[in-house]
Amino acid sequence: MVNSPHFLGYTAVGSEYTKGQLDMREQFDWATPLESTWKEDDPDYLRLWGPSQWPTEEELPGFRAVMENFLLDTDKLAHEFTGLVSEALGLGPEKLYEFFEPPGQMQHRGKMIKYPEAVEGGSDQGVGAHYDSGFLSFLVQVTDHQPGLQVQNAAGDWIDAPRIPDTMVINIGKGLEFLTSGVAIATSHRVLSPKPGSGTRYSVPYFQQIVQRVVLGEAARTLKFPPEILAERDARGKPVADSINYPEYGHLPAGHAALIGRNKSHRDVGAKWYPALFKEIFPDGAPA
Ligand SMILES: O=C(O)CCC(=O)C(=O)O
Ligand SMILES: [Fe+2]
Repeated sequence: MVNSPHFLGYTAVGSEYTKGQLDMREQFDWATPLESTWKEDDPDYLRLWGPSQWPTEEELPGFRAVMENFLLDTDKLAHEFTGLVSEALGLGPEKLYEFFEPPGQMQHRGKMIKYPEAVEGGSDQGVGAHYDSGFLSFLVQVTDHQPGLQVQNAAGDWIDAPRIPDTMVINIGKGLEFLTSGVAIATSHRVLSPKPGSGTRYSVPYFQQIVQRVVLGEAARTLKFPPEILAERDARGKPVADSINYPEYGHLPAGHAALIGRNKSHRDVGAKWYPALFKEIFPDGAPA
């Protein structure tokens, strides 16, 4: 991944951070096909979208086609689902589509993740408590009989989200929460490493992205929800959550908020490709 300004590629175990703590997972990040249109004078965050890195056909025959088709298929599902969310929130079926570029002009992301067993007495942070950055995430839990994924309920309790065969877990991202002024609450979630001796866990999330140039906290004011939807939101109150990421959606373009998140998670990549932003985030250097 360190070779990619788009944060796409392979990450070894123990080099990614959530809330300042190391995650214990190995992963391959890839995205729907898109050439980078970023130029020197453009804002940095437009550089987040660009081509994936692939092993050669000789090394892994057919891998690229399978991976790209999986994301493109899941993206169709996510796109339809977005229309249903828009309708369910009383906005009409088309409204939320205003926050997407036309197909082929934006990029959605995926990850193939391997969580090794925890070592006795070691860290069990597969990935720490966080929100996903975008709109909706669709997650395939590959491994059977392997707990790990947990979501936080409104009271702040961590609840297991075990694998149910032939289903995907759908998480709400922080972008959708900002855009809906908290009507849709982002899912605070984490993964605990498999217990020693219980085997490796695999999962494959798809992350639906949003337009990069829009400040979601401002765009939110243009969405008119029916009063009964707002009343439900207000009656529900503010949930308790351990996750803290992406407060920047309130005042920065969505792409910038996403880029800050990537810099915090993958510091080696951030320091190499976005040195000025990296220094803003970590003025005294990245803490160990
Ligand atoms: O592995 C999982 O089940 C969840 C992964 C996740 O939350 C993420 O990568 O954002
Ligand atoms: Fe996540």
